[in-house]
Amino acid sequence: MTIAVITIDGPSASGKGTVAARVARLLGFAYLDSGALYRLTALHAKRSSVSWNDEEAVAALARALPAEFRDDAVFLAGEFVEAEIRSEEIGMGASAIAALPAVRAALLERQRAYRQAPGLVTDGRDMGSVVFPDATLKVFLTAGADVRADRRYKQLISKGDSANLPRILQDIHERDARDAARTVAPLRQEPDARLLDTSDMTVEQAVESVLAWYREASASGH
Ligand SMILES: Nc1ncnc2c1ncn2[C@@H]1O[C@H](COP(=O)(O)OP(=O)(O)O)[C@@H](O)[C@H]1O
Ligand SMILES: Nc1ccn([C@H]2C[C@H](O)[C@@H](COP(=O)(O)OP(=O)(O)O)O2)c(=O)n1
Repeated sequence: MTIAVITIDGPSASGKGTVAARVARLLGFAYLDSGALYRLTALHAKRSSVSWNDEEAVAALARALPAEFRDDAVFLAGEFVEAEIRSEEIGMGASAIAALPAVRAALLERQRAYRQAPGLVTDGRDMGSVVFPDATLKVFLTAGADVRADRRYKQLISKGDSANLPRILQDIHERDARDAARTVAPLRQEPDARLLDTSDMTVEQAVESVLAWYREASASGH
């Protein structure tokens, strides 16, 4: 029997990570935040003075990325870097290096290795289309750009960070455009992914929808 995988792809700040982590906890599955791998690679490049445009050099860093997920937090070479990788600057860097095919190839097998019994919930941009094409359930989770900017703004403020709403909205538009326009693994709803627009939903309602779809998909023998 293949190991269950639920993929949750979608645009920035739609709530993918929040929903994916809760679904994973409720099902007792592992959780992979694939965006964190791209963010860690961007941070690693910045710290190593490697340009985000230098495809071969960034791919080499990605292949040997000293990344670790521990207790819901992210470490780079043993250093706690959760706050650094969540900045909008590193988000833009992650989006830039994610457009480089050699970087995506370098991270592919590392992502697949997270598929372990009893199951995996993962979020990103291409988890259903490229990394786990045979996933049990594929969700495309989205929300309007204004709603997403507002969510990211509140998230940053609640962590005590400074945040500028118009700037966040502009970043979201830029990142959406770049993630959707790239030639490798562009962000889009695949025909076999179920659409979950959370613009008018609470986190609990979004989580319930995913769980109900997962029960349906499991019952149909996928
Ligand atoms: N209905 C909802 N579904 C998911 N997240 C929501 C919802 N409403 C508000 N949020 C909030 O949106 C913020 C961004 O969510 P996050 O999981 O970081 O998004 P993403 O992983 O897509 O970038 C979080 O603070 C989350 O609690
Ligand atoms: N599977 C993935 C995950 C992220 N990326 C890229 C594209 C995104 O702009 C960056 C950051 O992803 P992340 O999911 O952390 O970003 P958000 O939290 O949605 O703002 O990485 C990707 O190309 N493929």
